[in-house]
Amino acid sequence: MPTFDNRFLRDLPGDPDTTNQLRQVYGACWSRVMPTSVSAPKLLAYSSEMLQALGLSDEDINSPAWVNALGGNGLIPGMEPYAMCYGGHQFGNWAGQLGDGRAISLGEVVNSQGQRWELQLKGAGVTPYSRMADGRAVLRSSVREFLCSEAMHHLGIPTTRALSLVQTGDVVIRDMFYNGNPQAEKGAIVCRVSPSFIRFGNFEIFAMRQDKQTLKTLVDFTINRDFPELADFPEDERLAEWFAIVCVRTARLVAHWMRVGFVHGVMNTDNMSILGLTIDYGPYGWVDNFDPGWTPNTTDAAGRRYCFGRQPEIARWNLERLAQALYALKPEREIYDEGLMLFDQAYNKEWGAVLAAKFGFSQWRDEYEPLFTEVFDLMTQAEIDMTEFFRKLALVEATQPDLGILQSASYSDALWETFKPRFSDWLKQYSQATVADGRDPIARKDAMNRVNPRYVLRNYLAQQAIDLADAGDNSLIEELLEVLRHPYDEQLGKERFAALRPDWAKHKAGCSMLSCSS
Ligand SMILES: Nc1ncnc2c1ncn2[C@@H]1O[C@H](COP(=O)(O)OP(=O)(O)OP(=O)(O)O)[C@@H](O)[C@H]1O
Ligand SMILES: [Mg+2]
Repeated sequence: MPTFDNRFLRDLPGDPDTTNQLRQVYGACWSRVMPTSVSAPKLLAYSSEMLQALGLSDEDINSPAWVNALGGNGLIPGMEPYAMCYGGHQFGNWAGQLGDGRAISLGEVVNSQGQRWELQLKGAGVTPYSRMADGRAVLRSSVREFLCSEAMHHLGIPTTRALSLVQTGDVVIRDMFYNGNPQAEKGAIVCRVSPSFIRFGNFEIFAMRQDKQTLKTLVDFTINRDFPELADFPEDERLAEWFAIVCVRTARLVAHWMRVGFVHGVMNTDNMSILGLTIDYGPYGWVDNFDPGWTPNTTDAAGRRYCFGRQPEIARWNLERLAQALYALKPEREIYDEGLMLFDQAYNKEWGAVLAAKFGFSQWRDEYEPLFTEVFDLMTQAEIDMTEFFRKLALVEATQPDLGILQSASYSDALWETFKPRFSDWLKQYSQATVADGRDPIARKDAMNRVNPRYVLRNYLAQQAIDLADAGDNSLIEELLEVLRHPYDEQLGKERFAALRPDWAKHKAGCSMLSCSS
């Protein structure tokens, strides 16, 4: 049995009210709340890596006690469920108190290596923070969260993890596109796992309410528990150093997203992890044809605030909101300006390194910049699949460049023909630069294939897994989980999972359009 050590609950002020009623919660970081029980919890899938990290066996997780706990029907000794109080800026505006409206933390497991893993159910019923909603999650969004959490981890991208996917046996009513067509869908619960689920919004809420004391307590707690590297830092420099670390981690996170073509979709400050992890797999998506303006989130279709190309800028905007919240504790502008400058520097450095690596160069050189600008413009206009393009680019022999190799990344023969002359010029210049870089061709190809994934959770693949799961067949969830364990390796017989988005998926709900309704 895992050992629980529930520090968030123990060390931080809590809500004295233990009823499960909607309310504004003041001066407290959490409210106790029990998951609402479900009719028939059934374990659909789980991550063996997380199982191991938590010191659990296959037998444990399949036992009635664990299946019940992961479905919200019971507790394992040591679990003390609670919902967190947080606020957030949504689509650029302060939204007030939000909080875990359907997430319920069960407690913090400390494993045999001393690692701390908080377990949190998503979709486990209403909490004091549920506002107008039902506290539940549907199967489609839970499959997406479960698979993508683990896929991101295997891509080497900081993320919250997923232990399990449980079907509840109950239905959930959702109007998927908010167009007056509510449907009954299957309910599900993901058990997420993370060293910490603290978000920017956890700090913002206390700053906005001018509750400096709780803000200070939460900051000290976060630094103590989640940033042990700051333990020996002089007291009066800790806040500045901590903010700087958060800025740099956030910059690295977003550079990774841009590297693999991941679009978060709802980068509200309540969806920004203080640890720089990807959190909240809602209407996220993977770029198929390269397009900086693309967003999977239909709710954001008009403004495109959270589109692919704007993610770095939005991350910085969110850090500014965090700075604003921390200002109350240390009203010295310079420390926040310094942190934000470090964000810019870290992002530029990371992104430069990412670009050089994606294109197979041994290092960043300023002279490459026009090459990158030109090809991204071409990829956008000619509708070129991002993932396929970079895998095929690795096959181009710089001494004998063959444009034909890249054609498999094209979505449109007509556009390919139109842009062929420009692509051809580009490839010549790129090949010359590659030759000049002087890298060994095999080393170049291997290095490219370590940063350019072959397999990502393409939107249509996730949708196929969902459609099957909805019909009671979990085989594709299992198969995707397995393929996405080794996203950079060619896997014999698994080519279909690297295939470009088929035509049928171009405008299908769930494949190219997702809403926040989940
Ligand atoms: N079905 C629901 N019932 C209750 N609250 C909800 C529901 N869906 C979203 N919320 C709440 O609305 C706010 C914003 O929602 P958002 O879509 O960012 O989060 P989420 O998908 O529920 O979860 P998380 O950020 O924990 O992954 C959060 O406070 C969230 O808890
Ligand atoms: Mg959220």
